[in-house]
Amino acid sequence: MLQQGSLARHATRHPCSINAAARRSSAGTSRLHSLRQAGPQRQYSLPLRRSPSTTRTHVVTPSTASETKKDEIVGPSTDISVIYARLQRLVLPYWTEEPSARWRLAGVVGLTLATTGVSVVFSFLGRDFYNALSERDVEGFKLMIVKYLAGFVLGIPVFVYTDYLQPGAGEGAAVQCCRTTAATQLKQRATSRSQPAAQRCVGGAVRVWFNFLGRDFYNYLSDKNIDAFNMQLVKYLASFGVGIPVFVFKAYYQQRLALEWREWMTAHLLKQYFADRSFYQLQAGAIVDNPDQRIASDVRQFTDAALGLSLTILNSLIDLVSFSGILYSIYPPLFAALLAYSIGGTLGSIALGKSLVGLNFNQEAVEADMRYGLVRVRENAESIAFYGGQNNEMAALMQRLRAVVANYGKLLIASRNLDFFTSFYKFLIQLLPAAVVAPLFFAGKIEFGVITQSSSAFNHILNDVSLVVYQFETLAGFSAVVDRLGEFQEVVDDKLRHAHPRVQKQRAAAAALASTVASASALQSMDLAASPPSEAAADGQQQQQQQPQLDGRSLAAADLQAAAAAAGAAAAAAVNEGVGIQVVHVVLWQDPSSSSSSSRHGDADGEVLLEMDHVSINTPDGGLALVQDLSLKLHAGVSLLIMGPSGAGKTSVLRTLAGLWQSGAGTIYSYGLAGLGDPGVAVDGGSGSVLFLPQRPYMVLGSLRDQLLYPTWTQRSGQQEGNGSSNGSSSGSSGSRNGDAEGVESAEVAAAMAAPSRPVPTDAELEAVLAKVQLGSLLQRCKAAAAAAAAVATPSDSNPSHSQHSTEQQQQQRSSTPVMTATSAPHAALDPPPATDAAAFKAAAGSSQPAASALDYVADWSGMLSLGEQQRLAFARLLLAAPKLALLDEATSALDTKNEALLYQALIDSGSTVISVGHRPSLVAYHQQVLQLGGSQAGMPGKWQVTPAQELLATGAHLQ
Ligand SMILES: Nc1ncnc2c1ncn2[C@@H]1O[C@H](COP(=O)(O)OP(=O)(O)OP(=O)(O)O)[C@@H](O)[C@H]1O
Repeated sequence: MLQQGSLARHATRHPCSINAAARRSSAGTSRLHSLRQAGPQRQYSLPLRRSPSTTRTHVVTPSTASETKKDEIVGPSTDISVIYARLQRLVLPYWTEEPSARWRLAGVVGLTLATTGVSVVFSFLGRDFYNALSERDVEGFKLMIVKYLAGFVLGIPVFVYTDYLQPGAGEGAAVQCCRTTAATQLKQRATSRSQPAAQRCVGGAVRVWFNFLGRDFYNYLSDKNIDAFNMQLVKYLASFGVGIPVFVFKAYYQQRLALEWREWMTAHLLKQYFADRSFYQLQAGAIVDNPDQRIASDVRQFTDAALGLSLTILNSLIDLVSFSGILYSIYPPLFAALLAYSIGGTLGSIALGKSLVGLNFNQEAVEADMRYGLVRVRENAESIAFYGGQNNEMAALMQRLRAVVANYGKLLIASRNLDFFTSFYKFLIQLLPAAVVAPLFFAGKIEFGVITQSSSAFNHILNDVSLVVYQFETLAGFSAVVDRLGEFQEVVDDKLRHAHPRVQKQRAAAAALASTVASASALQSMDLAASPPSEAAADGQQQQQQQPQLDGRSLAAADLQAAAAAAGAAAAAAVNEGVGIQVVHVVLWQDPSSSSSSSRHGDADGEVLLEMDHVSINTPDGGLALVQDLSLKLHAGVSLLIMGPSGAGKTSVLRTLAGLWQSGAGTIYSYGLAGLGDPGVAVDGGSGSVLFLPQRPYMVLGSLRDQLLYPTWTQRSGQQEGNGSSNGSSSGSSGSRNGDAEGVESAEVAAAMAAPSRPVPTDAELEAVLAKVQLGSLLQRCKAAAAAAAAVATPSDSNPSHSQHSTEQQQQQRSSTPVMTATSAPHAALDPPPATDAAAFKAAAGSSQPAASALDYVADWSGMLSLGEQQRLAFARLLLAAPKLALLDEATSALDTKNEALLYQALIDSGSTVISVGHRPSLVAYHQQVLQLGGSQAGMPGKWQVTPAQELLATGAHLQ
């Protein structure tokens, strides 16, 4: 941009320099275009570097003044001159900058001209063919058949190659050729080509009716019977009047039905995708590619094609029944020829086109990868820009583009080869029936109209029995979509997922790891049992104690190995059966006579919330054993901090508590925490709820209010539905997550443990919580931005004086807003939102006036707020929800220690018990216990230790 600005100034002084430069380039127009559009970085090295503002300097030279004006228009426009200018900018670069493209274009234009020539040749061939037929000129007729066949051999490659080089064109040309042929041949119009759309689309009875109409029409024509012919014309027109609405409505209702089906199916898949947190399992295990694209794009293709194909099959069946009789009654050998021809055609197209199925499948996948790559750039624009990673992104996207192009290239070749076959197949149909029936006509046994009728009936039946030939590409695409959607449906189904090869592979690795860990652990525990107490050694009993014992029996080395192997096999079997870490919800007995509102489970140290009993955590792919044999109790009000080196498995402990990971062994007992193992169960903020705060908070799309209420109140209605259908959530006291009737049980557990839904917080409460997390100023920013947005969107904007006023007002509002000052975080500044935001804001506020509450301001929160602000907003969420247990994963990592202290204190005051993950020593002060994980980095994978926080603080050990 700097360079562009510099050049622009330079050019203003010396306009000729641009032209000179452009003349020097090999493709002058394109270079000039580049100068104006993209900046000249690639072509010029410029001595001056300007401030960014100079980049806005615009060059106006006499020759480019009008284009410059168009260039200034940014955004949607319906101005024809602007659209034309844009069209030029879009079209010209490729054709001017790529010399080979021009050659290829010349080739396609040549082929397109050739197709017209071929069409003209066919039209004359057709004329002579039917003339020879009607004049009963047998020799001439035979010669015409030979000429026709030679025409096909020469002409079809032209159509196919036009189609290959410019998809769609050849097909269009071929169709045009047939139409032209038909148009110039009065007699040939009697064939199926004469009434193609109507006859193929309307109902069976109408099609038969048209067939007979056509026969009489051409009979009267050839008999030169004017009155009867006119009458027939009228009948034809009347029939069109009735028939056309039939096929128009049929097309409309078919598409409508496909749309409704798509809506239902998408909703159904979405439900499965979110049930049992399948969306997470698919992502974490990389089980299938692009699930989002399968839901959004494949479903649409599936419903359209499934309905289209089934109706085509139905049509074909009706046609088959209707016209078989006609054809058979005309000439049975014609019927036999048709059957032989269609069976041969079907087999041929299957043989030639079978590779299309796989290629279509791949095409869907690579196209989806390409789209996903672009979406990722949009989502991570800032990070990529900071890294300066645009070249890497470009390279990665180019690689994806190459995959798209390479596969599509193969697809084009495969369909080109199939096209050769199907084109011959289709074109021969023009001759076959006439050629077979001609001997009867020459012998005077049938009238001319019967030839046209038989041709029409032949075409109908052939269309029906040649479905595979005609629709092969559609069928191949459809099979690919069925494959992708079917696979998706299997993996979102909790009961079928295990059969997927990728899941099985992961499970095998997990089983192997579990077996190794269990054997090692069995050996270790037996070693421990065998190791001598120090006093015993002192007493000289070492020799005796060294013999390992189990249940009082002495064990030989072989026994040890066998016991370890058995433990390993049991662990592997458990993994294979899908039994991993189990979350058991202990339903607490409520004493009816007790005045206490909730039942509790306690011991000498107070109320117990959860207990981890010999829990070992492995990564889902079986690659790592992160935690071994962890046992601990969490008491209410006794918060736990998990520390350890990076990669030790701290977050994995939270994942396990949230039920996202089950790979490993052991049991987690939950006493009154409905959300443990599945936080979704208690999203309505009941006292049994668990809320998780990740390091990068999830900002939902919507208003500031939506951010604060998520997920506790915003999903209440969905939650009830989810509880009923969720079969992967927590289960009853005796069951595990993996039990059979989990859906019902989880609903019961949720109902038993979660407190009644709390009322939605008022505006005052929401504002108070924002103030508590030091985000009070955000409200003011939202209010100012909302007012500015409303001003921008008012219709009186067309009044320049008003606009001027509005702009001043916005500036005033901005400057009066504290956060907009230079001293406050500039990255978080709220610019006046675009009109679309203003409209969204108005919609949210339900009024054309700025809303009384800035809470309804809608913005892209994750793009607008700094990470620290997002973390504070997430804490506000947490304070409102006041869950019984809060799981925080480095949730204050972007905050200064003052803000961190403030937020933790507010959380503790709200009564929540906390399990935090973090590296900062300052966190120890807000917790009572510290779980330290060894981690493989420290050479202690799986090892752990629980220490009272006081002890660490007293010794300062946490600072090391
Ligand atoms: N879905 C997954 N599949 C396989 N391995 C995983 C998966 N997610 C994480 N891991 C691995 O598990 C190990 C523990 O990850 P975890 O996120 O729990 O570490 P952590 O202690 O929280 O690290 P940090 O402090 O760096 O955030 C890491 O080695 C990580 O690579």
